[in-house]
Amino acid sequence: MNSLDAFAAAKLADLEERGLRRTLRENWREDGLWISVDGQKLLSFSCNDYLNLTHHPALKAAAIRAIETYGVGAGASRLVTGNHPLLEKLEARLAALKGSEAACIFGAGYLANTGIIPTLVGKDDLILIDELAHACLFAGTQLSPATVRIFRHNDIAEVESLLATNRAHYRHALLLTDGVFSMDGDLAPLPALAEICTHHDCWLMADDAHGLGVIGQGRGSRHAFDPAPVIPLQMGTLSKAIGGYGGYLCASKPVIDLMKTRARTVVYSTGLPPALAASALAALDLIESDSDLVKKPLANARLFTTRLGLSPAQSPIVPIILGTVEAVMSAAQTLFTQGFLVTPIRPPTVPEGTARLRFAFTAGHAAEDILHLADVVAPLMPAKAR
Ligand SMILES: Cc1ncc(COP(=O)(O)O)c(C=O)c1O
Repeated sequence: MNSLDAFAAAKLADLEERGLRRTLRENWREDGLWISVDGQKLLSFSCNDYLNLTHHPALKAAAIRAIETYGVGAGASRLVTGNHPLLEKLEARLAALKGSEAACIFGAGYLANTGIIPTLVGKDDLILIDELAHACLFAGTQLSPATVRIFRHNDIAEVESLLATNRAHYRHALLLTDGVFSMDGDLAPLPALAEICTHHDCWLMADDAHGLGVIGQGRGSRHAFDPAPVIPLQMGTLSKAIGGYGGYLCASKPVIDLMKTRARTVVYSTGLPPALAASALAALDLIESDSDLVKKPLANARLFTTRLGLSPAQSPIVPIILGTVEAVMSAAQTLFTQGFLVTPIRPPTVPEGTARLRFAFTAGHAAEDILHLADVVAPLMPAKAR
């Protein structure tokens, strides 16, 4: 075996031994709720399609119309020939919804975070990041030569102390957090973070991938608080409640203009296909006009947490931590045999010893299915969680 293949094989063998090798399973969805896996049709509690918009007729029609008219791909970077007018229309809509001056669309949420962070901070700067922040926020920090300090999850006192001790030694400071934490479902303490950041002249960036469309009347996690705190850098994705694909940053005009000329993932990556901008606009029409739809994912998550006697869900995401990889794999298999898809979440996606079932509730889940799911889950839970 050559050295390249030997390297890959040894890595795979190690992952296999620790129960951490991941493999792709073919699956497909013909509506926003059900999924076919290995020939079996399952009710999915693993899709981030919170409003079931991936298959909504209005989104499909908008995307099909755009493809018929403008083609499939954007053809080049936005700075070359890939800046379709639908992108700018979508930017204006997102900025208005998020209450910011301007917005910039990226090819994906991952590309947004890996583009934004190194555009804003460099060698003489400081980054503070929540230990449970999404992997692509960490990936963005790795692309910047800034000093990185990781703080304990949602620990305001540690943030305050890190800034009080370190801020003066750096030119600029940037604090990175999820708005809704993707594997834990809890909210960041945004008002307190905003206050501390303002006090220390630290730029606050919240990744609201899981907040848009489902929290704060659909406007995102900032609007779960009254008054809504000021967050100068509001990032998110079009791939979850918006039902499509693509990422965005909402911020002031100078910050957005800077992204459009300097963010490497804007400059050197192909623009978002026009059809995805068209479907996102159709999704925003629904989110802005149907307040009942927007409330449902969280209400459904709360039905589940109430049934299981857990603390009330703060978002459509509910984790049940089982600890070991073996426990979570076996629980997911039990759910599979009962007709539910709940993908087990293992390290390194979550910290060692916190392997979990992650439930994602959507607007379309029926109450009776949620209650049935809870009854199947109850005996799988560790005694202390019950
Ligand atoms: C919190 C968070 N940020 C960013 C991303 C990346 O977004 P995208 O899937 O659009 O690349 C995800 C999704 O996986 C996420 O959960």
